[in-house]
Amino acid sequence: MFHLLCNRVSTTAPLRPLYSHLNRTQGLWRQPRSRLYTTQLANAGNSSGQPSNAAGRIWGLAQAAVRQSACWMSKPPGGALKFILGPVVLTISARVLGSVAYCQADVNNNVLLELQAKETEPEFDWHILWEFVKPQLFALLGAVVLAFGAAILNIQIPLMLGDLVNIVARYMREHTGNYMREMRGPALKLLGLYGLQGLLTTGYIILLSRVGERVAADMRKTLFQSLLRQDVAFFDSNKTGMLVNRLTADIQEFKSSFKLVVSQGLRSVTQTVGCFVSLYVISPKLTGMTVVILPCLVGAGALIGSFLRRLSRLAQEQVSKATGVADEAIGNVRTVKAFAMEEREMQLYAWEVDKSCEMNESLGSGIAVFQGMSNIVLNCIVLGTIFAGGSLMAGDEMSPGDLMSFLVASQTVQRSLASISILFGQMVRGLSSGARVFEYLSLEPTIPLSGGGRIPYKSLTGRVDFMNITFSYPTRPGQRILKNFNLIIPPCKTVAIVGESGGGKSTVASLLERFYDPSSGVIMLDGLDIRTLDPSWLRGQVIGFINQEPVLFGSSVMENIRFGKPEATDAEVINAAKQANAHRFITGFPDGYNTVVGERGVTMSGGQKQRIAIARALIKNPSILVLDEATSALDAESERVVQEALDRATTGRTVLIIAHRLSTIQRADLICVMSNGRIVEAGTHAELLSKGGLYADLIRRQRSEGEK
Ligand SMILES: Nc1ncnc2c1ncn2[C@@H]1O[C@H](COP(=O)(O)OP(=O)(O)OP(=O)(O)O)[C@@H](O)[C@H]1O
Repeated sequence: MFHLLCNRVSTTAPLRPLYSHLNRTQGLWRQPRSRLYTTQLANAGNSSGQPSNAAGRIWGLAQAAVRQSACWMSKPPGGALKFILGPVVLTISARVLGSVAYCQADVNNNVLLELQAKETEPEFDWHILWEFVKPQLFALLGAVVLAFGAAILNIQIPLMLGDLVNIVARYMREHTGNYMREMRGPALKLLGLYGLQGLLTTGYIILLSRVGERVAADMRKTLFQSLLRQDVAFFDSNKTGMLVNRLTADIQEFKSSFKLVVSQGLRSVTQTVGCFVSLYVISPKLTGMTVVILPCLVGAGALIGSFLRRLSRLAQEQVSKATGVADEAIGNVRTVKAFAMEEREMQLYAWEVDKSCEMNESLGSGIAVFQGMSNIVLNCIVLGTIFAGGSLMAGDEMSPGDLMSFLVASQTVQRSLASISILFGQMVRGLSSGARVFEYLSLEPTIPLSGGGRIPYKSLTGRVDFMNITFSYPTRPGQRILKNFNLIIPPCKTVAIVGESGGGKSTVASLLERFYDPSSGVIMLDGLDIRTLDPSWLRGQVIGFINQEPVLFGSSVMENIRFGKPEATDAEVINAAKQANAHRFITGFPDGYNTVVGERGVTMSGGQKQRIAIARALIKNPSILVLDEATSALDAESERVVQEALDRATTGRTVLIIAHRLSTIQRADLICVMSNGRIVEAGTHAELLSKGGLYADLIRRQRSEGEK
């Protein structure tokens, strides 16, 4: 049995190719199911006994890693990739984007049978935190110094209070001297101490809150940038709600913990140590008693506190559940209304809210009992200290001032120890929130957003070649969508792809946009592999994309069209709207181009949204236009107007049309029929009709459906 161990696969050369492949197929490892689940790899062992594409690739890379493994057999595994090679089991420890993955091969050594993935918490990376804290280092150091100073002053307070009490006690005993004059000095000193401590506290809180806010703001900006840089495959396998939660709740939690731990942590530790020294100096005997009792009480308090925190977490989770129900119902209010499900949604929400109310009530009762008990215990400690201290005083081992100092200092120690135990829980929560945020900060997209790739100098003719493309979606690596797909789109010609639903037509468009990269094969643009081109330039300037359900942003019509070319003048926007047959209806609105379209364009009709989307695509004057069922959601009249706009838009451009309604593509220069991930027929409308094959069949079926 070999144990090939490495904790950080990304930094270990032999496993790097394996890691980057797993990274690319991350959806496979991170499906949102239970924490421990089994996924049968579709097609894992095919009929010929060969491993499937994805499984085989992981297998090959793992074997390559095994061959090079001799020099890095160390460190205990956090998890393992497990391969059974007949009698031999290979275990490769691999942290795969926060998941630990297990793969098994059968006894024939070459087929991956199943894959198990167990979600693990991502680890907190201190280096990343340092990068955020570095720009705020001076403010942070300032805060630390001030907080430390405030804590040191706090240690002085019990001692000075004791001095005052000693003066009072002496005066009461002897009734000699000038009471006011004796008191004035120490009282003023104490007042000064209070004032200075207040100033230091104000200073460190201001500095720390500035550091916390700036670190959190930087983290938010960087995380948002990092998320938007990710490729489409990433969003296929990560829920929007969860990602937004990282931007909001997780960063908020991290910020609060950071501020609390730095300020209170430092203060509490300094005060605990300082006050313990004071206690010992005042009375070693009493301190001995305290040392025995205090830890027991603080321990019991920490235990009950952790139980209450768990309850509080559960109650918070329940509140988020209720919010989730409300969020979904309000977000999909049209669907809820269309199915008359308002009552059911109300009940669902009421049920979740009642549950959270119950939990919060229990939590409230728990906190009340805890606080009541704490009060009793703390008062008993005071009583006990006075009791024991009094007997020491009777034996002249202690002065009244010492007893006072002891009481105040021991209370400070209790408070500090209690806050350390609470802070520890807070720190754990903060670290796990931070780790969840950092996890996505260091994630590199497989397809970079921009840079690296080049931008050709010459203007494009717009010829596109799909050469031998094979493709599976990263979330379903076992299902091959395109198989040896070949297609040439000549410059300034219109090519239409038709075929059965789910046959892979939209996938072809996604590959051209480079939302995904093919598993094998090349897509060429004017003879250049699109993987060598700058993706930002490709999507932003070369390809215009219009799909079935265009999504608009909740701003004005003008801004929505300008989204296609941010530097466009008003005249350019209006011109694009005219080309898209949108100018007339836009100027018909009371606010014209300043009309706000509502969230996701909800105040526009389907045809209007589509024409704004066409204007948005046309304003960048793309060489290639991709129309993915652009008119299929429209009624006949809207379709006529949109089609007219599209006919105008497509002139002089290379156009790829993906169509359901065959009536819209009959004038295309080439029509390709797709089945099972490849093109099975190609020709003009007339040629394909006369051939009497699949296309003729589709036309016949659509005509007969239209007549029904
Ligand atoms: N993001 C994705 N992740 C995983 N599988 C996907 C994804 N998008 C599409 N698929 C799958 O890929 C296959 C082809 O989908 P595609 O959308 O390309 O088909 P289509 O021919 O355009 O279908 P339709 O005509 O119904 O729009 C389908 O089986 C679909 O379930």
